[in-house]
Amino acid sequence: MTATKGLEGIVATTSSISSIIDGVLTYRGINIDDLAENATFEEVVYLLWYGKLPNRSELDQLTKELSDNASVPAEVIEQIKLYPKDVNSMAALRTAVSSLALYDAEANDMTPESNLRKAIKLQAQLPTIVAAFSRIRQGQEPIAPKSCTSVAENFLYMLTGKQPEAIAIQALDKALVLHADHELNASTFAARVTVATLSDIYSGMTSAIGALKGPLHGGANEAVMAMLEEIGTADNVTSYINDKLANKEKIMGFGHRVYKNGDPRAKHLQKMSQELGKITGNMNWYDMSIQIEEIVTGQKGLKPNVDFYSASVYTTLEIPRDLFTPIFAISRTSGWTAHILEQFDNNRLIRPRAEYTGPSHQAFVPIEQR
Ligand SMILES: CC(=O)SCCNC(=O)CCNC(=O)[C@H](O)C(C)(C)COP(=O)(O)OP(=O)(O)OC[C@H]1O[C@@H](n2cnc3c(N)ncnc32)[C@H](O)[C@@H]1OP(=O)(O)O
Ligand SMILES: O=C([O-])CC(=O)C(=O)O
Repeated sequence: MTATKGLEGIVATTSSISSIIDGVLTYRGINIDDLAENATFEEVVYLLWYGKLPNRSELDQLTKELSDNASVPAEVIEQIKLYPKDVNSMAALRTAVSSLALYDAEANDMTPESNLRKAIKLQAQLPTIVAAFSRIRQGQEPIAPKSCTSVAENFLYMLTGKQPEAIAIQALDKALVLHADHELNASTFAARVTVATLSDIYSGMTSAIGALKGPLHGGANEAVMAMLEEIGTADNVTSYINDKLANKEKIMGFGHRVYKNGDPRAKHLQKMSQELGKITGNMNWYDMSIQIEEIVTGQKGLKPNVDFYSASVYTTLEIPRDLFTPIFAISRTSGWTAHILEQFDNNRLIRPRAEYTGPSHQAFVPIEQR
């Protein structure tokens, strides 16, 4: 038995949800470029769960279901109020999502109908949790979700208490479309491994959020912004990046396990970053990002991934840096739950093997002789 480090190139399951073939990403066979330009996040959620684009009444029904289910149990909000104010935002989200299960009477009901209902609840409640957490740690009261609005609009409204501008809603909506699913990425795999033991959907989601938190995965978007802030201005980019590369440090937001010729989502986020920079009159983050891309791609051949330009997009939307990865989780909940439902539908325990590299034929030494 020979191990493949990081399971690179190993095909671990079949799935009909999203594909990456020759560098082209599709959700249910529809190219991400078409979805980014034309679909709303709610249409994508429907597509991922039900395998087809919704007609008008199906879309209205899903939008209604998502806003009808957006309230979070009061007990969970009370618990968030007890979290330390400086707690990591993904740790807070992971804990809050895990505790949702305690207040859902059907948490352990494994019927397909119940699991779909819980997928709707989770998709609806995550934005409410992230917005409530953000307000509570600033000493503000959480804001109740509005009815019959999109996830993007509702989230921005619950975050600030103000009606968001149309341009902000559109930008966030497109970002949510672009992050919704991505084949067997680490967090989706974690979710599938967890539920393949026939554990419940909340356990799968908790595993997924824990996996997304890391800076080699979803946590990279926050790390990109930390880097941009550390660099400060475009004048400092060249020396900063050259030093990092000379020290063999990774540049966050570059490289990908599957895409070797570029992530198809990055160009949409780059365009949005540029447009939002122009609208707000602050091109600093975009200009720095473009310079970084030139150096990293020029020297290392590494291209930006989905996390790179999303950092400047969210910052231009005035979203706090440590909410970037929770926003990724809000979007990816659609993909995680679609994969969890697919796993339940045709389940087999996921249990690979390990190539043993430890000592062999060791004698047991009694404790007195050690
Ligand atoms: C939503 C997402 O999860 S997208 C990915 C988000 N993560 C990041 O942006 C973090 C930065 N990027 C990385 O760490 C990697 O590119 C990963 C983890 C995304 C994919 O990596 P892998 O396929 O496992 O490649 P691995 O980490 O083994 O790197 C291969 C080589 O490329 C180099 N490399 C890969 N990414 C980078 C980077 N961002 N900056 C500098 N060098 C890099 C590695 O140092 C390594 O070099 P070596 O062979 O000289 O040791
Ligand atoms: O697929 C991956 O390895 C990471 C990624 O880009 C994603 O999850 O969106």
